[in-house]
Amino acid sequence: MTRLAFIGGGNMARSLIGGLLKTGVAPATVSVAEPLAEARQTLGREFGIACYAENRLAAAEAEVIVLAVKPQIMPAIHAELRDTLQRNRPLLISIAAGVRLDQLERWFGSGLPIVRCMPNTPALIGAGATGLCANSRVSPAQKAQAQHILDAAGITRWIDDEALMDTVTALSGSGPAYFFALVEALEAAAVAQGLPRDTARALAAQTCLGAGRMLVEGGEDPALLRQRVTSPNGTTQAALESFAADGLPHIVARAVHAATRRGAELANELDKLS
Ligand SMILES: NC(=O)C1=CN([C@@H]2O[C@H](COP(=O)(O)OP(=O)(O)OC[C@H]3O[C@@H](n4cnc5c(N)ncnc54)[C@H](O)[C@@H]3O)[C@@H](O)[C@H]2O)C=CC1
Ligand SMILES: O=C(O)[C@@H]1CCC=N1
Repeated sequence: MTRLAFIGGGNMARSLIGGLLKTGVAPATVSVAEPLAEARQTLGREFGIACYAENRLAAAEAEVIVLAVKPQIMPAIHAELRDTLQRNRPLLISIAAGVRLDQLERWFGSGLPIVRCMPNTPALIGAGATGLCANSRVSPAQKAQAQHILDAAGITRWIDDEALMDTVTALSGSGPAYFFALVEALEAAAVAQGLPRDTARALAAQTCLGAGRMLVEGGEDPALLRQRVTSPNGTTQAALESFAADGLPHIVARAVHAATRRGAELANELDKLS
């Protein structure tokens, strides 16, 4: 069984570890490094995996290492891990937003097989969406290993052009927050018209789930699904005309552009730090 280590035991690591264990991966093959004692205790209790305060200890025996720390932490951990990585030459998988393959190669040592990926928080319930991109050192078997880890959390798509990873981040990495914001806005609008908050929340959230399931399970074009809801001269048409008048596609395009640009900025900021 492949030995797997997570560096950083926060939200995303927890989501990915939970998904993997559900697929039958043995807890004894997974370790995590996490500086916060309380988080270590929770991870150990919840998953029965080995938890370490020191990155080097968690990484020592691993064939695959998942870097699950905030982008700004990356330059700080390379000094601790570089020797171990150069000696063992594991597959390195980074989930950090913005951080480029060439930066990871520079920090952790050239010649390492590295996969940069971008999962999202629905990974916690097995409904994640992940884009992955590999450097030229990653073998077909290692690609399959990386895909197996992320498949446990939902769907995966390989992205050949790394420049598009910031777009993936802006689309599906940050994307859950856009849908939560829409549900918040729908709820607020309905409450303003007098609907009780819990009723508004339940109806808005279930509508989000229902629309999502129709998209994923039916596989039909969203435009077609939209048209089926929209009776000529009915209520939906009134709402969609209001969205169009307010420039919804433009608003969304600007938001995705802002997130994409922020991904590139994060990487540039790290270049200045390291
Ligand atoms: N939250 C999200 O929706 C997504 C986040 N990401 C990426 O995943 C990465 C982790 O994000 P989250 O899990 O949300 O953050 P988080 O803050 O929940 O987890 C990061 C963990 O790293 C630990 N840590 C801090 N310094 C450390 C060090 N020197 N060595 C080892 N561990 C250390 C922290 O104590 C924390 O538990 C980020 O790079 C983020 O860009 C990727 C996809 C989605
Ligand atoms: O907001 C962020 O930077 C991270 C990356 C994608 C989702 N959360």
